[in-house]
Amino acid sequence: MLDALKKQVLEANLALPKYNLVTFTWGNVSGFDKESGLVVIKPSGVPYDEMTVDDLVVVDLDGNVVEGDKKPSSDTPTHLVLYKNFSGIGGVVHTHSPWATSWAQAGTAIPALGTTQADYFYGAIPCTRKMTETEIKGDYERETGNVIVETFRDIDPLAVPSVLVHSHAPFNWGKDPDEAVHNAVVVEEVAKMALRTYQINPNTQDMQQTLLDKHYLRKHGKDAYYGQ
Ligand SMILES: O=C(CO)[C@@H](O)[C@H](O)COP(=O)(O)O
Repeated sequence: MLDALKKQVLEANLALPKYNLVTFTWGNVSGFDKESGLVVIKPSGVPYDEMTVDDLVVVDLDGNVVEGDKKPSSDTPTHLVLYKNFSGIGGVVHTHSPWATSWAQAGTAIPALGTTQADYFYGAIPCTRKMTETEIKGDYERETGNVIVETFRDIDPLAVPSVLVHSHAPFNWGKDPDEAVHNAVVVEEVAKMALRTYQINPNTQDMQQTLLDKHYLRKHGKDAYYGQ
C-alpha cells in the first residue's frame, strides 16, 4: 500500500544524512496520505544506510500500526498531532541539526536578520515555550506536538513551516516529505547565518519588520519579480 508515498518518505529520510542534518539514527521523516488518512514514517532506531522501503511503518492518525513489522519512530505522536492540526501539510521532518538545535536549546527564536530567511519564513522561526515537568514526564512526544500547535495559535503553519522545540530541536513540515526536508535544510542554514551574524556584530538589530516591509513585498507581493 501507498507505494509512491513510501518511496518519497524513504528518499526524504535518506536525504537527512546527505545534508548533514542528522548523526547516527537521529531524526525522522514522515509523509501523510490525505485520501486514506494514513501516515508513512521512519522505523525507530534503524540506521539510515541500512534502511529500505520495507522497514517503513504505516500508521493511522491514532498511532495504530496498519502495516510494517518494525516499531515506528519514537516521535510518531508528534508527527500525528501536526497532521491533525496543520491541514495542508503532507510531510514532517524532525532533526537534531546542530545550528538550529543550538537555538532550540537556548530557547530562542531565530530572528530574521537577512533576505535568505525573509524569503522562506517572512520573519522569525519561532521557539516553543519550555515544556512543564508534567508534559515532559507524561506523553512527551504527544505533548511536544501540542506545544508546537499552541505556538502556532496566531501563526500560519503554511507560511512558517518550521519551529524550534525548546531544549530539544527543530521540527519542519511542507506539502510533501521532500519540501519538508528542503525547509529543514534552510532552517539549519539560516540558524548558522544568524549565529555568525551575531558573532560578527553582536549589535545586529533584528531586521524582521524591515525585511518584511521591503524585501517580502518586492519579491513575493503582487509585483513579485522572483522566479519565472
Ligand atoms: O529526538 C529524538 C531523541 O531525542 C528522536 O528524534 C531520535 O533522534 C530519533 O528517534 P527515532 O525516530 O529513531 O525513534
